[in-house]
Amino acid sequence: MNASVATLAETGEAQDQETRHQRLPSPVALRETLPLETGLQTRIRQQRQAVRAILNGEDDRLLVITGPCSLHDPESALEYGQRLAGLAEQVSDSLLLVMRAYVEKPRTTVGWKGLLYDPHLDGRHDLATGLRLSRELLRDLARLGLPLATELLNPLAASYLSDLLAWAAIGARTTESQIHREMVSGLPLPVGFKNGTDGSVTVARDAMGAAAHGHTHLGLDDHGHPALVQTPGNADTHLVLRGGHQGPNYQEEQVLAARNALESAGLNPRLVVDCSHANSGKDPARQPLVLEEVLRQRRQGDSTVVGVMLESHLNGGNQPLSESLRYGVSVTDACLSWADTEARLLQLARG
Ligand SMILES: O=C[C@H](O)[C@H](O)COP(=O)(O)O
Ligand SMILES: C=C(OP(=O)(O)O)C(=O)O
Repeated sequence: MNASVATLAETGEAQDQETRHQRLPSPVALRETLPLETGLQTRIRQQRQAVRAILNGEDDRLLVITGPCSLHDPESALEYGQRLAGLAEQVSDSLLLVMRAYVEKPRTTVGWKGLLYDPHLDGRHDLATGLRLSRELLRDLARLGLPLATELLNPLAASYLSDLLAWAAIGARTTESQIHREMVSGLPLPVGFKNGTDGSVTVARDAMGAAAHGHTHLGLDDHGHPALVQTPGNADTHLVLRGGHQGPNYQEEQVLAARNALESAGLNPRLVVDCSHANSGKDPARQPLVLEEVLRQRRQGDSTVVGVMLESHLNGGNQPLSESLRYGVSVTDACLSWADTEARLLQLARG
């Protein structure tokens, strides 16, 4: 018995505390409250197709997934979205801009878990409001005409949001999870598996192979009832290189090694490079350097990297959660400012 278990047992605390449950609306109920108009459903299907075309090498534009590390404030998220939607039109000949709209955050240990779980940012965990606010915000962003990207962290949360997405990520901490691979096998959208936090590309390669298969698994139906779920398999997955504990993994030889590993497993060799996280050492000033290297590889004719991810907000840097938050500044990882992001993307579009 380890020390903390012994302490809980000795004090009797473990026996006194009970796990509590509070009912939430089902995915169907929330979708009925916040429905998608037919025109928007059609547009999202087209956006998924546009992302697929890049990932399959049929469109040589660069896929750029950019936006805050996490959305914590609808007002600043919408302002970012409006600016990005304007820029997306200007650069659409060479770049497909997708907004990072992350409402769930995986944590290394503990920390704020995202708008969906704690929308008031105060530890009250008003999940009912978080689900509604997240769906409403993502729908408002989608109505700007932007394709949306998010990390799907809790498979139960995915059914509340997945109809709004053009692309989803499975994070470095969950790529190895069978539950996440099963979920992806049932999603009708392109999904990127991050390499593991230790830098392992193998877990993402295995995840792609597993998600391509149909699965039968235990889950919930859209009404929230326990269900035997049978999935068709998802052929539209790819690798996202995000660096690892040993450092970055976006250099030419690492991209080539990843490509070979994917090709020899019969999987899509085209991949996305996350310019943030362990590829930037979480220093936003390093994201443009990663972007530069990706461009260099593309300019010399290597078409392996077809997309990039940037963490970017209205204002640069980040801030701890407090009662007096600065507007448009990340409360999780540090971001590039909008001004820097816009300048880099315009430069990219000029070639
Ligand atoms: O993108 C955000 C973070 O890198 C990720 O959620 C882990 O954060 P943490 O290490 O601060 O918990
Ligand atoms: C947590 C994230 O990334 P990763 O899974 O690569 O750490 C993220 O993109 O927010």
